[in-house]
Amino acid sequence: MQDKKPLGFIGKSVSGSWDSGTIAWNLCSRSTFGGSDEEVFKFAKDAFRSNVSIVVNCAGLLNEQTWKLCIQVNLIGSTIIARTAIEQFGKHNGGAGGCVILIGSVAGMSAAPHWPVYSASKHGVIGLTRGFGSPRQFKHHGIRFNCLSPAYVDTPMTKNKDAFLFKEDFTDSRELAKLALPPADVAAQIVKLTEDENQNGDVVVISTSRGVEKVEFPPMPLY
Ligand SMILES: NC(=O)C1=CN([C@@H]2O[C@H](COP(=O)(O)OP(=O)(O)OC[C@H]3O[C@@H](n4cnc5c(N)ncnc54)[C@H](O)[C@@H]3O)[C@@H](O)[C@H]2O)C=CC1
Ligand SMILES: CCCCCC(=O)/C=C/C=C\C=C\C=C\[C@@H](O)[C@@H](O)CCCC(=O)O
Repeated sequence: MQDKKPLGFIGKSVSGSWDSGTIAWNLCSRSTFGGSDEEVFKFAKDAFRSNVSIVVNCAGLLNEQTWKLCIQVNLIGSTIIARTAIEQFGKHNGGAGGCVILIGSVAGMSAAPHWPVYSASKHGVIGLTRGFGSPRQFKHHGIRFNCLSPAYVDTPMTKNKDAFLFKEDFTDSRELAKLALPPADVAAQIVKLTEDENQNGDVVVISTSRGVEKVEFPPMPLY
């Protein structure tokens, strides 16, 4: 890889003390708030210039009341980021390849009664990662795709009860905060994923109770 320094992290909470980039944020905002594919690609072309090879899409929204926006930010935003990265630094286009990290969630692999649409959008993020990160795709564009799927992280997202269904079920968020991951642990794992050339198409779960685990998916029958 030409340049291993991440361009930046999207999302104030996870960005923490890391350099906070604006390009991917802009890409996601444009893609979710009305920009056409052409505009998004033009923006990326102007902004990325030469040697960007790492993109982390952390932008996310959990709101079952504004569920269409939730799908737009989480799934359509991730799709635009993935496709733009392939277009901009894919080897098939004369680029150097690189890596894309998408932020999923454990809710992307489990039933989630309090946020089913959010959960569906994160299932989609995992599908994107595995598809774009498949060996056939990698042979084409030379970009590694991985998905980091955290369990609870102590951020503003976990405190907005108005966003969830069945508010009466929720316990005091100060109790959850004691068990939740610190954002810095998530950020550190993101950096590891950018560095490990052997990881591609992987979904990695990080949680307070079990640490870091790569998810093993069963092989699927085709017929
Ligand atoms: N907090 C948690 O327990 C967990 C969070 N996640 C994921 O981690 C990521 C970060 O979430 P948190 O920091 O927890 O939430 P947060 O609500 O604190 O931060 C989300 C960030 O996304 C940004 N964002 C939202 N829509 C955007 C758009 N259209 N364009 C650009 N930026 C946009 C917001 O400005 C905000 O900075 C999200 O993808 C979330 O789904 C995953 C698992 C657990
Ligand atoms: C088990 C799914 C974890 C999903 C993590 C995620 O991506 C986003 C979480 C966002 C908000 C979490 C809010 C937590 C609220 C607490 O008050 C807690 O009591 C909720 C427990 C309900 C549950 O189904 O886990």
